[in-house]
Amino acid sequence: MNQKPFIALDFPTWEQTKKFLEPFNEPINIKVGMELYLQNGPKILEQLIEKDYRIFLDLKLHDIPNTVYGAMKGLAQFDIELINVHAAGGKEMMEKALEGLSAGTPSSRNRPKLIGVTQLTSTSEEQMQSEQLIERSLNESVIHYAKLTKEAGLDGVVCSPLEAEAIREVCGDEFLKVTPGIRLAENQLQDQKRIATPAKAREIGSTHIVVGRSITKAENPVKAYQTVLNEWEGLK
Ligand SMILES: O=c1ccn([C@@H]2O[C@H](COP(=O)(O)O)[C@@H](O)[C@H]2O)c(=O)[nH]1
Repeated sequence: MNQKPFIALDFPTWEQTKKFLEPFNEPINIKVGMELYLQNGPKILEQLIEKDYRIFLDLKLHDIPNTVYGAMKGLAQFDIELINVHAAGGKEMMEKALEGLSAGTPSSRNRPKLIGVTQLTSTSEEQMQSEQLIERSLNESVIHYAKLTKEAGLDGVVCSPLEAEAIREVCGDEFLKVTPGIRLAENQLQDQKRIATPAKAREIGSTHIVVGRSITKAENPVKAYQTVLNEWEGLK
Protein backbone atom coordinates (compact mmCIF):
# COMPACT_ATOMS: atom_id res chain seq x y z
CA MET A 1 0.00 0.00 0.00
CA ASN A 2 1.50 3.37 -0.96
CA GLN A 3 1.79 6.01 1.74
CA LYS A 4 0.29 9.02 -0.01
CA PRO A 5 -2.31 10.95 2.01
CA PHE A 6 -5.93 9.84 1.66
CA ILE A 7 -8.13 12.80 0.69
CA ALA A 8 -11.51 12.53 2.47
CA LEU A 9 -14.18 13.02 -0.20
CA ASP A 10 -16.92 14.25 2.11
CA PHE A 11 -19.31 15.37 -0.62
CA PRO A 12 -23.00 14.52 -1.10
CA THR A 13 -23.02 13.80 -4.85
CA TRP A 14 -20.98 12.22 -7.65
CA GLU A 15 -21.12 15.52 -9.58
CA GLN A 16 -19.41 17.42 -6.75
CA THR A 17 -16.90 14.61 -6.28
CA LYS A 18 -16.05 14.52 -9.97
CA LYS A 19 -15.67 18.30 -10.12
CA PHE A 20 -13.32 18.22 -7.13
CA LEU A 21 -11.17 15.42 -8.58
CA GLU A 22 -10.87 16.79 -12.12
CA PRO A 23 -7.94 19.22 -11.56
CA PHE A 24 -5.72 16.54 -10.01
CA ASN A 25 -3.34 15.27 -12.67
CA GLU A 26 -1.46 12.78 -10.52
CA PRO A 27 -2.72 9.51 -9.00
CA ILE A 28 -4.16 10.20 -5.55
CA ASN A 29 -5.51 8.14 -2.67
CA ILE A 30 -9.07 8.89 -1.65
CA LYS A 31 -11.35 8.13 1.28
CA VAL A 32 -15.05 7.44 0.77
CA GLY A 33 -17.04 7.92 3.95
CA MET A 34 -20.63 7.81 5.08
CA GLU A 35 -21.76 11.03 3.41
CA LEU A 36 -20.79 9.99 -0.11
CA TYR A 37 -21.46 6.25 0.19
CA LEU A 38 -24.82 6.39 1.94
CA GLN A 39 -26.28 8.93 -0.48
CA ASN A 40 -24.97 7.31 -3.64
CA GLY A 41 -24.64 3.62 -2.82
CA PRO A 42 -22.10 1.11 -4.14
CA LYS A 43 -22.26 2.75 -7.58
CA ILE A 44 -20.02 5.52 -6.27
CA LEU A 45 -17.31 2.91 -5.63
CA GLU A 46 -17.67 1.52 -9.13
CA GLN A 47 -17.33 5.03 -10.58
CA LEU A 48 -14.17 5.74 -8.58
CA ILE A 49 -12.63 2.29 -9.13
CA GLU A 50 -13.12 2.76 -12.86
CA LYS A 51 -10.86 5.80 -12.61
CA ASP A 52 -8.17 3.82 -10.77
CA TYR A 53 -8.25 5.64 -7.44
CA ARG A 54 -6.90 3.79 -4.43
CA ILE A 55 -9.74 3.78 -1.96
CA PHE A 56 -10.14 3.73 1.82
CA LEU A 57 -13.79 2.84 2.48
CA ASP A 58 -14.48 4.49 5.82
CA LEU A 59 -17.86 3.13 6.90
CA LYS A 60 -16.80 2.28 10.48
CA LEU A 61 -19.00 -0.80 10.78
CA HIS A 62 -20.28 -1.47 14.30
CA ASP A 63 -23.00 -4.11 14.80
CA ILE A 64 -23.38 -7.69 15.98
CA PRO A 65 -20.69 -10.07 14.64
CA ASN A 66 -22.99 -11.90 12.22
CA THR A 67 -24.23 -8.67 10.61
CA VAL A 68 -20.73 -7.26 10.25
CA TYR A 69 -19.57 -10.57 8.74
CA GLY A 70 -22.23 -10.33 6.02
CA ALA A 71 -21.62 -6.65 5.31
CA MET A 72 -17.86 -7.16 5.01
CA LYS A 73 -18.31 -10.20 2.77
CA GLY A 74 -20.41 -8.08 0.41
CA LEU A 75 -18.09 -5.06 0.46
CA ALA A 76 -15.09 -7.28 -0.32
CA GLN A 77 -16.30 -7.52 -3.93
CA PHE A 78 -15.01 -3.97 -4.49
CA ASP A 79 -11.38 -3.36 -5.38
CA ILE A 80 -10.52 -1.20 -2.36
CA GLU A 81 -7.31 -0.86 -0.34
CA LEU A 82 -8.57 -0.26 3.16
CA ILE A 83 -11.78 -0.65 5.17
CA ASN A 84 -12.67 -0.28 8.85
CA VAL A 85 -14.83 -1.22 11.83
CA HIS A 86 -15.23 0.33 15.29
CA ALA A 87 -12.97 -1.51 17.76
CA ALA A 88 -15.67 -0.81 20.38
CA GLY A 89 -17.76 -3.49 18.61
CA GLY A 90 -15.48 -6.01 20.33
CA LYS A 91 -12.96 -8.70 19.49
CA GLU A 92 -15.51 -11.23 18.23
CA MET A 93 -17.05 -8.64 15.92
CA MET A 94 -13.62 -7.72 14.53
CA GLU A 95 -12.73 -11.39 14.00
CA LYS A 96 -15.99 -11.92 12.08
CA ALA A 97 -15.34 -8.76 10.05
CA LEU A 98 -11.97 -10.17 9.01
CA GLU A 99 -13.51 -13.55 8.24
CA GLY A 100 -16.21 -11.92 6.08
CA LEU A 101 -13.69 -9.78 4.25
CA SER A 102 -11.47 -12.79 3.55
CA ALA A 103 -14.44 -14.91 2.42
CA GLY A 104 -15.69 -12.22 0.03
CA THR A 105 -12.38 -11.21 -1.57
CA PRO A 106 -12.09 -12.60 -5.11
CA SER A 107 -9.16 -15.03 -5.46
CA SER A 108 -7.60 -12.75 -8.10
CA ARG A 109 -7.05 -9.95 -5.54
CA ASN A 110 -5.39 -9.35 -2.18
CA ARG A 111 -7.75 -8.90 0.75
CA PRO A 112 -8.23 -5.20 1.58
CA LYS A 113 -6.49 -4.17 4.81
CA LEU A 114 -8.87 -4.06 7.76
CA ILE A 115 -8.38 -1.53 10.56
CA GLY A 116 -10.21 -0.70 13.80
CA VAL A 117 -11.25 2.78 14.91
CA THR A 118 -9.98 3.37 18.47
CA GLN A 119 -11.35 6.68 19.75
CA LEU A 120 -12.58 9.17 17.14
CA THR A 121 -10.22 12.13 16.67
CA SER A 122 -13.18 14.40 17.49
CA THR A 123 -13.34 12.92 21.02
CA SER A 124 -11.59 14.66 23.90
CA GLU A 125 -10.52 12.90 27.09
CA GLU A 126 -13.13 14.82 29.08
CA GLN A 127 -15.92 13.82 26.69
CA MET A 128 -14.79 10.17 26.65
CA GLN A 129 -14.82 10.03 30.44
CA SER A 130 -18.15 11.79 30.94
CA GLU A 131 -20.08 10.37 27.98
CA GLN A 132 -18.60 6.87 27.55
CA LEU A 133 -18.02 6.47 31.32
CA ILE A 134 -14.44 5.32 30.72
CA GLU A 135 -12.46 6.16 33.84
CA ARG A 136 -9.02 5.81 32.22
CA SER A 137 -6.99 8.31 30.21
CA LEU A 138 -7.75 8.70 26.53
CA ASN A 139 -4.31 7.31 25.72
CA GLU A 140 -4.99 4.16 27.75
CA SER A 141 -8.31 3.65 26.01
CA VAL A 142 -6.70 4.03 22.57
CA ILE A 143 -3.87 1.63 23.43
CA HIS A 144 -6.37 -0.87 24.82
CA TYR A 145 -8.38 -0.80 21.59
CA ALA A 146 -5.20 -1.04 19.50
CA LYS A 147 -4.12 -4.20 21.38
CA LEU A 148 -7.61 -5.70 21.04
CA THR A 149 -7.60 -4.92 17.31
CA LYS A 150 -4.25 -6.65 16.93
CA GLU A 151 -5.42 -9.68 18.94
CA ALA A 152 -8.40 -9.96 16.58
CA GLY A 153 -5.94 -10.22 13.68
CA LEU A 154 -6.62 -6.86 12.03
CA ASP A 155 -3.96 -4.90 10.14
CA GLY A 156 -3.99 -1.69 12.15
CA VAL A 157 -6.00 1.13 13.64
CA VAL A 158 -7.46 4.56 13.07
CA CYS A 159 -6.15 6.87 15.78
CA SER A 160 -4.85 10.40 16.24
CA PRO A 161 -1.22 11.05 15.24
CA LEU A 162 -0.71 11.88 18.92
CA GLU A 163 -1.13 8.19 19.84
CA ALA A 164 0.79 6.64 16.93
CA GLU A 165 4.14 6.32 18.68
CA ALA A 166 2.65 4.65 21.78
CA ILE A 167 0.77 2.21 19.52
CA ARG A 168 3.98 1.43 17.62
CA GLU A 169 5.63 0.50 20.92
CA VAL A 170 2.96 -2.08 21.78
CA CYS A 171 1.77 -3.24 18.35
CA GLY A 172 4.91 -2.87 16.22
CA ASP A 173 6.08 -1.10 13.08
CA GLU A 174 4.01 -3.13 10.62
CA PHE A 175 0.71 -2.41 12.37
CA LEU A 176 -0.97 0.46 10.46
CA LYS A 177 -1.58 3.78 12.24
CA VAL A 178 -3.98 5.59 9.94
CA THR A 179 -4.51 9.09 11.25
CA PRO A 180 -7.19 11.65 10.48
CA GLY A 181 -7.15 14.82 12.61
CA ILE A 182 -4.62 16.43 10.27
CA ARG A 183 -4.44 20.21 10.01
CA LEU A 184 -2.01 22.59 8.33
CA ALA A 185 -0.63 25.16 10.79
CA GLU A 186 -2.94 27.89 9.46
CA ASN A 187 -6.14 25.77 9.58
CA GLN A 188 -8.94 25.83 12.15
CA LEU A 189 -9.53 22.74 14.33
CA GLN A 190 -13.28 22.71 13.52
CA ASP A 191 -14.78 19.61 15.22
CA GLN A 192 -11.44 17.79 15.59
CA LYS A 193 -9.86 17.57 19.06
CA ARG A 194 -6.64 15.51 18.71
CA ILE A 195 -4.73 16.93 15.75
CA ALA A 196 -1.27 17.35 14.24
CA THR A 197 0.24 18.81 11.07
CA PRO A 198 1.29 16.40 8.30
CA ALA A 199 4.98 16.95 9.20
CA LYS A 200 4.37 16.26 12.88
CA ALA A 201 2.26 13.19 12.05
CA ARG A 202 5.14 11.71 10.05
CA GLU A 203 7.62 12.55 12.82
CA ILE A 204 5.54 10.89 15.55
CA GLY A 205 4.69 7.67 13.78
CA SER A 206 1.58 7.85 11.55
CA THR A 207 1.91 5.33 8.72
CA HIS A 208 -0.88 7.01 6.69
CA ILE A 209 -2.73 10.32 7.01
CA VAL A 210 -6.30 11.25 6.11
CA VAL A 211 -6.97 14.85 5.17
CA GLY A 212 -10.38 16.33 4.42
CA ARG A 213 -11.36 19.97 4.75
CA SER A 214 -7.79 21.35 4.76
CA ILE A 215 -7.79 20.28 1.10
CA THR A 216 -11.43 20.04 0.02
CA LYS A 217 -12.39 23.48 1.38
CA ALA A 218 -9.16 25.21 0.37
CA GLU A 219 -9.31 27.99 -2.20
CA ASN A 220 -6.94 25.94 -4.36
CA PRO A 221 -7.32 22.25 -3.42
CA VAL A 222 -4.51 21.02 -5.67
CA LYS A 223 -2.08 23.50 -4.09
CA ALA A 224 -3.29 22.56 -0.59
CA TYR A 225 -2.80 18.86 -1.42
CA GLN A 226 0.72 19.59 -2.64
CA THR A 227 1.49 21.42 0.62
CA VAL A 228 0.18 18.48 2.65
CA LEU A 229 2.12 16.00 0.51
CA ASN A 230 5.37 17.96 0.74
CA GLU A 231 5.09 18.28 4.51
CA TRP A 232 4.22 14.61 4.85
CA GLU A 233 7.11 13.55 2.63
CA GLY A 234 9.50 15.89 4.47
CA LEU A 235 10.06 18.13 1.46
CA LYS A 236 8.84 21.44 2.83
O1 LIG B 1 -11.35 9.18 14.18
C1 LIG B 1 -11.70 9.54 13.04
C2 LIG B 1 -12.11 8.66 12.07
C3 LIG B 1 -12.45 9.14 10.83
N1 LIG B 1 -12.39 10.45 10.54
C4 LIG B 1 -12.74 10.87 9.16
O2 LIG B 1 -11.61 11.53 8.56
C5 LIG B 1 -12.01 12.68 7.85
C6 LIG B 1 -11.35 13.89 8.44
O3 LIG B 1 -11.84 15.05 7.83
P1 LIG B 1 -11.29 16.52 8.16
O4 LIG B 1 -12.12 17.39 7.28
O5 LIG B 1 -9.82 16.51 7.78
O6 LIG B 1 -11.50 16.78 9.61
C7 LIG B 1 -13.54 12.71 7.89
O7 LIG B 1 -14.01 12.10 6.71
C8 LIG B 1 -13.90 11.86 9.08
O8 LIG B 1 -15.12 11.17 8.88
C9 LIG B 1 -11.99 11.33 11.49
O9 LIG B 1 -11.93 12.56 11.27
N2 LIG B 1 -11.63 10.85 12.73
